Amino acid sequence: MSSTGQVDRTGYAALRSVLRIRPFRRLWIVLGAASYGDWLGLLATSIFAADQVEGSTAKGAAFGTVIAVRLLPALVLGPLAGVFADRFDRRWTMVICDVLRFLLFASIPLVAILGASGGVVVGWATVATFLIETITLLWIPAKEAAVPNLIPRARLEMANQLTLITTYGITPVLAALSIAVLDASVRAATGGVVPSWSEPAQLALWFNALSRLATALVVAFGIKEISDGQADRDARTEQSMLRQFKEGWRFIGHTPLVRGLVLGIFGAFAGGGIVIGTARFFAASLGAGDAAFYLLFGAIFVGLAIGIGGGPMIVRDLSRRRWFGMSIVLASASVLALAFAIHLSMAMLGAVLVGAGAGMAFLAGTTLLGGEIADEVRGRVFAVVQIGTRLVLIFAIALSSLLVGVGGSRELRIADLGISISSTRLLLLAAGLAGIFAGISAFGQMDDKKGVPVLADLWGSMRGRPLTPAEPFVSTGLFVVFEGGEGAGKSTQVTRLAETLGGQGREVVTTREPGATPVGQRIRALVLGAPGSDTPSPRAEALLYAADRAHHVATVVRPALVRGAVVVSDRYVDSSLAYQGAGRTLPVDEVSWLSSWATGGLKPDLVVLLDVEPRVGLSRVAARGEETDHVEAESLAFHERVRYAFLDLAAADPKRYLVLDASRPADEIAATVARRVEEMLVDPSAIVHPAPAKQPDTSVQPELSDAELVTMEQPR
Ligand SMILES: Nc1ncnc2c1ncn2[C@@H]1O[C@H](COP(=O)(O)OP(=O)(O)O)[C@@H](O)[C@H]1O
Ligand SMILES: Cc1cn([C@H]2C[C@H](O)[C@@H](COP(=O)(O)OP(=O)(O)O)O2)c(=O)[nH]c1=O
Repeated sequence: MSSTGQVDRTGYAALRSVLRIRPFRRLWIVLGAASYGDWLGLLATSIFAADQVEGSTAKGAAFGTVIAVRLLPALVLGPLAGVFADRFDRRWTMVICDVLRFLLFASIPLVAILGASGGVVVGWATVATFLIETITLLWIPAKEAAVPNLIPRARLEMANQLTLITTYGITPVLAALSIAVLDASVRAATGGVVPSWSEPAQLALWFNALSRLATALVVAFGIKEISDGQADRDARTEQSMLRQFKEGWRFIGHTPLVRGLVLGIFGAFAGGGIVIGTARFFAASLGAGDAAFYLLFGAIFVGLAIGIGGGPMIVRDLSRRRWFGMSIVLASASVLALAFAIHLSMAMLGAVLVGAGAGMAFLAGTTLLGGEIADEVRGRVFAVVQIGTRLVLIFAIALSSLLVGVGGSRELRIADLGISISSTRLLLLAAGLAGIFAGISAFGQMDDKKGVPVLADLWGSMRGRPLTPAEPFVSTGLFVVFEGGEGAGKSTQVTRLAETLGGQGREVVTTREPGATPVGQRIRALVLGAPGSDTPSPRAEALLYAADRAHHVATVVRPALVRGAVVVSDRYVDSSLAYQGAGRTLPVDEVSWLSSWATGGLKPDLVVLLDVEPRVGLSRVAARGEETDHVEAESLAFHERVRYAFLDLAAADPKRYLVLDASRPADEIAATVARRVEEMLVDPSAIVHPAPAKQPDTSVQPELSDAELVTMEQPR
């Protein structure tokens, strides 16, 4: 288990070690700026195009078309562009691409300034966007291939997380916020009469253009290392990207885990895309203006940043497969909730959650793809995911904004109820439902902890004590445990019950804790020495009882239950909860977790609690005249805490407990117990064996020393 402190320290050290690598640091900074520009540009081109035409349908179509144009090149040219990018020097490929993108971005507002008509402006914006996207497809593989050459393998994941947070978390938020601020301040400064060159959308496009120029310059003159490590360029040209791309798809199609992952990631992004695509009309349906749209847009990406950056710290050791499915359900349920939002603040919260879910799904998915896919195919699968998420996101934005544009002006009024349903909300509703379905089925397909309750698992992981499945076994027998304080009469009753059942010809295994096995005998000698002998500390004592229990269950109890025997044990888990927990005042939940781990989740079918006043019990023990052990020698208060712990446990689960007054005659007690057990044995198949299990999940993170990290700086 990792404490929060450890997680933070390793995370921070990893971050520093990645940023210490100069070429990567430069690339990251410049890519961040470029990504900020791109998001500004994406928002700007869409709004820009929509501003050029009148009417909600036309606006929706214009908004959608510009975005849709972004997905066409990837669909058609994706694989071929990869081949191109692999053939030439990566640094110069990046530089030339960025110079071209600079020119194209700048041309969009330029055409408007030159006084072209609305239609021409939209037309050119569309063509330019198409060209930009095509160039981007050449640029991405060059960049992706360059990054691994800049940093050591062990730091790749951290680098990816950093890049993800920057591209999908930080820069989009900044972009949305700055365009909202820009919009407000330009309008305030000009008193509403905005000269066309200073329209926020146009300013954003100019910035986008300049950020690309800056990237080109930095890559050309500041990160010469990108040209290195490409010595085997000739060898790579032999394997076409088209073939690589195809192989990637075939692998995805044939591997269920990967298929589920990829579909899940796409699904989450589709949900996010629909929210973005409908956001404008959704904002309008909330009675809020354009600023609300930017806020919603920003909220999604704040959520993404929270999910990617903070998700792992929150869920800690939760199974990544489960986290993945849960995240998709979270994102989809939030989309669903958006459909019912009646106020902007509700919508903002929903949007943050949509982003958080999508971000966590993306991170969990990426981690799983990295960890569970063989090295030889990993690159291609990542490529498919990357191009795929782009396509899905853009497609979802375009399609939903188009649909909403068409239906946005229509409102369905439900007779006198005063409820109006817009197409926006219906779309969100449908998307949410579909997403929840996808998330649950992805969860089911790849669940690695079947049988562990989902919410308990999540809660346990968040608190740092993750659960794992019960050890699989089928009990055909009956597990009866006697619990109670000292001298309650447990040994007496165990013997009586065994005699009764044995007399009926049943196989009975009587046993006890601690000390039923040879190993247990040695443990018993350690924990139950005479008072004054070397006694173990409370935690050591708890571990010793758990150790005895683990061995006892594995070698005696479980095999007997599998055979179909009735197992009657003098003490079990509850004794640890009562003595080590309540008695020694160790945290009861921790002791419980320890015992559950030891037993693999095995719970008794029936616990007979012989309740006795400590004074009475202890006097019976004393009457036996044997030497007292150090537990018996504990204070009366100790034994009282133990007694009430037993009673509390019984009260919490009354069906599984038979609480009897141990001061009654032994015969009476024996008869009551025998009746209850015989009832259960009449129809053994009707016995519902309880069995959830808990186990720790240790994830060891190897840490490099600072000295090792420094040497990773490439000497130049
Ligand atoms: N119901 C009872 N009433 C009175 N004395 C009892 C009863 N059951 C057991 N005893 C006596 O109390 C003492 C402790 O009983 P034992 O079965 O060894 O308890 P435990 O195993 O719970 O310590 C024994 O001397 C036993 O004969
Ligand atoms: C099984 C178990 C026993 N104990 C203690 C309670 C008892 O004092 C002691 C041994 O129990 P037991 O053999 O039942 O002694 P007695 O018959 O005298 O009651 O071990 C724990 O503290 N934790 C445990 O988990």
